[in-house]
Amino acid sequence: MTQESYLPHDATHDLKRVVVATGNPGKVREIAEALAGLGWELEPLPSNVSMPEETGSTYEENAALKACTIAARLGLPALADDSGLEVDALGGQPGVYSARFGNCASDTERNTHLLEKLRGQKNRRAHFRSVVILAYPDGDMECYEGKVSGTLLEGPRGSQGFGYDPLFVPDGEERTFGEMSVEEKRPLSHRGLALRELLAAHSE
Ligand SMILES: O=c1[nH]cnc2c1ncn2[C@@H]1O[C@H](COP(=O)(O)OP(=O)(O)O)[C@@H](O)[C@H]1O
Ligand SMILES: [Mg+2]
Repeated sequence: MTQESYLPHDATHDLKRVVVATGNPGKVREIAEALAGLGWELEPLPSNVSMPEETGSTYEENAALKACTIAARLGLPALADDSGLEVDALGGQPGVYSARFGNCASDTERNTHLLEKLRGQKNRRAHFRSVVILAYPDGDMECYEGKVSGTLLEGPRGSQGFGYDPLFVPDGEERTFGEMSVEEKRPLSHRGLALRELLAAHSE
Protein backbone atom coordinates (compact mmCIF):
# COMPACT_ATOMS: atom_id res chain seq x y z
CA MET A 1 0.00 0.00 0.00
CA THR A 2 1.48 3.36 -0.94
CA GLN A 3 0.70 6.84 0.20
CA GLU A 4 -0.87 7.48 -3.23
CA SER A 5 -3.53 4.88 -2.58
CA TYR A 6 -5.01 7.10 0.11
CA LEU A 7 -7.34 10.01 -0.41
CA PRO A 8 -5.51 13.33 -0.48
CA HIS A 9 -5.24 15.15 2.78
CA ASP A 10 -7.86 17.85 3.11
CA ALA A 11 -6.47 21.12 4.45
CA THR A 12 -9.69 21.74 6.37
CA HIS A 13 -8.98 18.83 8.72
CA ASP A 14 -8.54 20.05 12.25
CA LEU A 15 -5.04 19.01 13.19
CA LYS A 16 -4.70 20.77 16.49
CA ARG A 17 -5.68 17.71 18.51
CA VAL A 18 -4.37 14.32 17.52
CA VAL A 19 -4.87 11.15 19.56
CA VAL A 20 -1.88 8.84 19.79
CA ALA A 21 -3.60 5.50 19.28
CA THR A 22 -1.34 3.10 21.14
CA GLY A 23 -1.07 1.55 24.56
CA ASN A 24 2.70 1.20 24.18
CA PRO A 25 4.45 3.85 26.32
CA GLY A 26 7.72 3.46 24.35
CA LYS A 27 5.94 4.44 21.16
CA VAL A 28 4.17 7.36 22.87
CA ARG A 29 7.53 8.78 23.99
CA GLU A 30 9.06 8.46 20.53
CA ILE A 31 6.04 9.91 18.70
CA ALA A 32 5.80 12.87 21.08
CA GLU A 33 9.51 13.63 20.73
CA ALA A 34 9.53 13.32 16.94
CA LEU A 35 6.46 15.50 16.38
CA ALA A 36 7.15 18.16 19.03
CA GLY A 37 7.90 20.75 16.33
CA LEU A 38 4.42 20.56 14.77
CA GLY A 39 2.67 22.24 17.67
CA TRP A 40 -0.10 19.63 17.72
CA GLU A 41 -1.78 18.71 20.98
CA LEU A 42 -0.94 15.02 21.12
CA GLU A 43 -3.44 13.31 23.36
CA PRO A 44 -3.04 9.90 24.95
CA LEU A 45 -5.65 7.21 24.44
CA PRO A 46 -8.38 7.84 27.05
CA SER A 47 -8.26 5.21 29.80
CA ASN A 48 -11.82 4.03 29.07
CA VAL A 49 -11.03 3.35 25.39
CA SER A 50 -9.20 0.16 24.45
CA MET A 51 -7.22 -0.57 21.31
CA PRO A 52 -8.84 -2.92 18.76
CA GLU A 53 -7.49 -6.42 18.34
CA GLU A 54 -4.86 -6.57 15.58
CA THR A 55 -6.48 -8.91 13.08
CA GLY A 56 -4.56 -7.81 9.96
CA SER A 57 -1.77 -9.75 8.31
CA THR A 58 0.28 -6.69 7.31
CA TYR A 59 1.60 -3.64 9.18
CA GLU A 60 -0.53 -1.42 6.90
CA GLU A 61 -3.74 -3.27 7.74
CA ASN A 62 -3.06 -3.19 11.47
CA ALA A 63 -1.97 0.46 11.54
CA ALA A 64 -5.08 1.45 9.54
CA LEU A 65 -7.31 -0.65 11.79
CA LYS A 66 -5.89 0.97 14.92
CA ALA A 67 -5.90 4.58 13.63
CA CYS A 68 -9.34 4.42 11.93
CA THR A 69 -11.06 2.69 14.86
CA ILE A 70 -9.82 5.29 17.34
CA ALA A 71 -10.46 8.27 15.00
CA ALA A 72 -14.05 7.14 14.41
CA ARG A 73 -14.62 6.33 18.08
CA LEU A 74 -13.33 9.69 19.39
CA GLY A 75 -14.16 11.94 16.45
CA LEU A 76 -10.57 13.19 16.34
CA PRO A 77 -7.60 12.53 14.05
CA ALA A 78 -5.67 9.52 15.37
CA LEU A 79 -2.13 8.39 14.75
CA ALA A 80 -1.13 4.73 14.98
CA ASP A 81 2.08 2.80 14.40
CA ASP A 82 2.29 -0.87 13.56
CA SER A 83 5.79 -2.22 13.55
CA GLY A 84 7.93 -5.28 13.91
CA LEU A 85 11.30 -6.95 13.76
CA GLU A 86 12.11 -9.15 10.75
CA VAL A 87 14.94 -11.61 11.32
CA ASP A 88 16.64 -13.03 8.21
CA ALA A 89 17.64 -16.33 9.85
CA LEU A 90 13.99 -16.85 10.88
CA GLY A 91 12.62 -16.19 7.41
CA GLY A 92 11.39 -12.71 8.39
CA GLN A 93 9.74 -13.72 11.69
CA PRO A 94 8.40 -12.43 14.02
CA GLY A 95 7.48 -9.50 11.72
CA VAL A 96 3.88 -8.41 12.08
CA TYR A 97 3.56 -10.77 15.09
CA SER A 98 6.49 -9.21 17.00
CA ALA A 99 4.39 -8.09 19.96
CA ARG A 100 3.12 -11.67 20.52
CA PHE A 101 6.34 -13.56 19.73
CA GLY A 102 6.54 -16.83 21.68
CA ASN A 103 3.38 -15.85 23.61
CA CYS A 104 5.74 -14.13 26.03
CA ALA A 105 4.38 -11.75 28.64
CA SER A 106 7.16 -9.16 28.68
CA ASP A 107 9.84 -7.55 26.51
CA THR A 108 12.55 -9.30 28.57
CA GLU A 109 10.97 -12.71 27.94
CA ARG A 110 10.57 -11.96 24.23
CA ASN A 111 14.24 -11.02 23.99
CA THR A 112 15.24 -14.25 25.74
CA HIS A 113 12.96 -16.23 23.42
CA LEU A 114 14.54 -14.57 20.35
CA LEU A 115 18.06 -15.27 21.64
CA GLU A 116 17.13 -18.93 22.15
CA LYS A 117 15.83 -19.18 18.59
CA LEU A 118 19.08 -17.67 17.30
CA ARG A 119 21.44 -19.68 19.50
CA GLY A 120 24.45 -20.79 17.44
CA GLN A 121 23.14 -18.85 14.44
CA LYS A 122 25.87 -16.88 12.62
CA ASN A 123 23.46 -14.83 10.53
CA ARG A 124 22.31 -12.10 12.94
CA ARG A 125 20.86 -9.80 10.27
CA ALA A 126 17.52 -8.14 11.10
CA HIS A 127 15.28 -5.25 10.06
CA PHE A 128 12.79 -3.09 11.94
CA ARG A 129 9.81 -1.83 9.97
CA SER A 130 7.19 0.74 10.92
CA VAL A 131 4.01 1.86 9.21
CA VAL A 132 2.50 5.03 10.67
CA ILE A 133 -1.05 5.96 9.75
CA LEU A 134 -2.78 9.23 10.51
CA ALA A 135 -6.52 8.70 10.15
CA TYR A 136 -9.28 11.29 10.20
CA PRO A 137 -12.81 10.78 11.53
CA ASP A 138 -14.19 11.07 7.97
CA GLY A 139 -12.15 8.05 6.84
CA ASP A 140 -9.27 9.86 5.12
CA MET A 141 -5.83 8.39 5.84
CA GLU A 142 -2.18 9.22 5.34
CA CYS A 143 0.44 6.47 5.42
CA TYR A 144 4.18 6.71 6.11
CA GLU A 145 6.81 3.96 6.29
CA GLY A 146 10.29 3.49 7.66
CA LYS A 147 12.84 0.68 7.78
CA VAL A 148 16.22 0.19 9.45
CA SER A 149 18.60 -2.75 9.05
CA GLY A 150 21.11 -3.99 11.58
CA THR A 151 22.53 -6.84 13.63
CA LEU A 152 21.24 -8.76 16.65
CA LEU A 153 23.65 -9.28 19.54
CA GLU A 154 23.97 -12.47 21.60
CA GLY A 155 22.88 -10.73 24.78
CA PRO A 156 21.00 -7.53 25.71
CA ARG A 157 22.77 -4.19 26.17
CA GLY A 158 21.20 -1.02 27.55
CA SER A 159 17.99 -0.25 29.37
CA GLN A 160 16.57 2.60 27.31
CA GLY A 161 13.93 2.18 24.63
CA PHE A 162 11.58 -0.83 24.61
CA GLY A 163 10.91 -4.15 22.91
CA TYR A 164 13.87 -5.64 21.08
CA ASP A 165 15.95 -2.42 21.39
CA PRO A 166 18.63 -3.94 23.71
CA LEU A 167 19.49 -6.59 21.08
CA PHE A 168 19.57 -4.44 17.94
CA VAL A 169 22.60 -2.52 16.64
CA PRO A 170 21.64 -0.45 13.59
CA ASP A 171 24.06 -0.48 10.64
CA GLY A 172 26.88 2.04 11.02
CA GLU A 173 26.52 2.22 14.84
CA GLU A 174 28.21 0.44 17.73
CA ARG A 175 25.51 0.88 20.35
CA THR A 176 22.15 -0.87 20.53
CA PHE A 177 18.91 1.14 20.41
CA GLY A 178 18.69 0.22 24.10
CA GLU A 179 21.83 2.26 24.74
CA MET A 180 20.47 5.35 22.97
CA SER A 181 18.23 8.15 24.16
CA VAL A 182 14.95 8.82 22.34
CA GLU A 183 16.68 11.74 20.58
CA GLU A 184 19.59 9.55 19.44
CA LYS A 185 17.34 6.71 18.27
CA ARG A 186 14.98 8.91 16.22
CA PRO A 187 17.16 9.73 13.17
CA LEU A 188 18.17 6.05 12.85
CA SER A 189 14.98 4.19 13.61
CA HIS A 190 12.18 2.82 11.42
CA ARG A 191 9.61 4.86 13.39
CA GLY A 192 11.75 7.99 13.32
CA LEU A 193 12.09 7.72 9.54
CA ALA A 194 8.34 7.24 9.04
CA LEU A 195 7.57 10.17 11.36
CA ARG A 196 10.13 12.34 9.57
CA GLU A 197 8.06 11.93 6.39
CA LEU A 198 4.88 12.82 8.24
CA LEU A 199 6.62 15.87 9.72
CA ALA A 200 7.80 16.99 6.28
CA ALA A 201 4.32 16.56 4.77
CA HIS A 202 2.78 18.70 7.50
CA SER A 203 5.48 21.37 7.59
CA GLU A 204 4.90 22.40 3.96
O1 LIG B 1 11.43 0.63 17.98
C1 LIG B 1 11.29 -0.53 18.40
N1 LIG B 1 12.16 -1.07 19.27
C2 LIG B 1 12.06 -2.32 19.78
N2 LIG B 1 11.05 -3.13 19.51
C3 LIG B 1 10.13 -2.66 18.63
C4 LIG B 1 10.21 -1.37 18.04
N3 LIG B 1 9.17 -1.21 17.21
C5 LIG B 1 8.45 -2.33 17.29
N4 LIG B 1 9.03 -3.22 18.14
C6 LIG B 1 8.54 -4.55 18.53
O2 LIG B 1 7.48 -4.90 17.71
C7 LIG B 1 6.24 -4.90 18.44
C8 LIG B 1 5.24 -4.17 17.59
O3 LIG B 1 4.05 -4.23 18.21
P1 LIG B 1 2.74 -3.59 17.59
O4 LIG B 1 3.11 -2.47 16.71
O5 LIG B 1 1.91 -4.65 16.98
O6 LIG B 1 1.92 -3.13 18.83
P2 LIG B 1 2.15 -2.47 20.23
O7 LIG B 1 1.96 -1.01 19.97
O8 LIG B 1 1.03 -3.04 21.01
O9 LIG B 1 3.50 -2.83 20.77
C9 LIG B 1 6.54 -4.17 19.75
O10 LIG B 1 5.73 -4.63 20.79
C10 LIG B 1 8.01 -4.49 19.95
O11 LIG B 1 8.14 -5.76 20.52
MG1 LIG C 1 1.18 -5.29 15.39
